[in-house]
Amino acid sequence: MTNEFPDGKRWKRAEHDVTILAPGDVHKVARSRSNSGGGGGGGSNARASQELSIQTRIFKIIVIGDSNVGKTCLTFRFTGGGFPDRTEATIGVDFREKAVEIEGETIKVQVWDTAGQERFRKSMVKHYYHNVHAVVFVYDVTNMTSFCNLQTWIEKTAKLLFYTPLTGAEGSWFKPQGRQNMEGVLVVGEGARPLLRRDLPSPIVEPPQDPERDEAVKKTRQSDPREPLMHGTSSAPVCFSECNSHRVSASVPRVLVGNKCDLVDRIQVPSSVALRFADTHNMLLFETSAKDPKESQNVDCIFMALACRLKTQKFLIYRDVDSEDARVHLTQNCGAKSNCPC
Ligand SMILES: Nc1nc2c(ncn2[C@@H]2O[C@H](COP(=O)(O)OP(=O)(O)OP(=O)(O)O)[C@@H](O)[C@H]2O)c(=O)[nH]1
Repeated sequence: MTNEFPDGKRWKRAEHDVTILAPGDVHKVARSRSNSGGGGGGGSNARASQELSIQTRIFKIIVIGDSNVGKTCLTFRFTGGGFPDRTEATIGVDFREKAVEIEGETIKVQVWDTAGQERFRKSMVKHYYHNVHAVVFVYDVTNMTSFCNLQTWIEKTAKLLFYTPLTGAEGSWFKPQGRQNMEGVLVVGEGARPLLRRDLPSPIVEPPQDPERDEAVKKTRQSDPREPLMHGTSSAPVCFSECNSHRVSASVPRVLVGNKCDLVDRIQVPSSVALRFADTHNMLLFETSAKDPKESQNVDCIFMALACRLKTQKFLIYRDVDSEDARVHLTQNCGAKSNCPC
């Protein structure tokens, strides 16, 4: 049996990981169909509609980490704005998306919330990494084990995704501060200033690994002590081990998120340790709380910083989200056979 679903459409946690859940999107497809099939004056409208949809870029961000660290709650907070009353362990993957507007461009940010429990990850895991544009690693600041396990998560990810460390020269991270417009679209304004991470006692002592890099970091910190850390060395092309011919010509930004900062009395992972770890792995560090409404903008910033970073990568293709051709076909036995079209 084959599960078929339009790529880029909303789907939901399901026994076999794949279900369609998007009446609005179905409507869009139907409208697009009737436009293209309609005669007379519908033609130019259809073209305009198609051009509009073709220009919608989709950024796929995958969220990874131990079970119970709050991945689902973080994605809820970003896409739905609230903190769920109760959550269940994610099975397979949950998919949520949100339209955001960055510098005049509307972008769909797809957030793929993966299962932390190994038994719920199943063989679908490789497909989570299909065309991933960015990765969010989450740990629980009140749970040292979840922090220690990050190394394993990073290694697991690296097996599926050969990422590119970002170079400082490639362009810096945007510092967006979201504000909701009437349609609920997050608008990123200029001169905005999010709290990307907590202030740390300075100076932060780092091992002298690379004098050139250390100098660059020093300069960055001097110019703005709150500037998130971001540096790396190479810019090798990205590829996926399950299909080396995938053309994902993007560097894949990754960020580290320490969640549950509202539980101040129970914090086990010091910020300085987390920052050192993030730095070692060329990641930005965000410390936040999916639960605390005051931190909601911080949660937005995690995804918006990534989206803004991705937006600078012009080579990310435009996707015709309304087109049926944009469908992906998965079978229940996905681990056995790749559906890679190339
Ligand atoms: N205090 C506090 N609790 C949180 C926060 N985020 C999540 N939680 C709680 O942590 C528990 C797990 O949250 P989930 O979002 O389901 O965790 P998950 O990482 O998605 O777990 P898996 O689906 O098993 O991988 C739930 O009881 C949440 O209410 C937070 O910021 N603060």
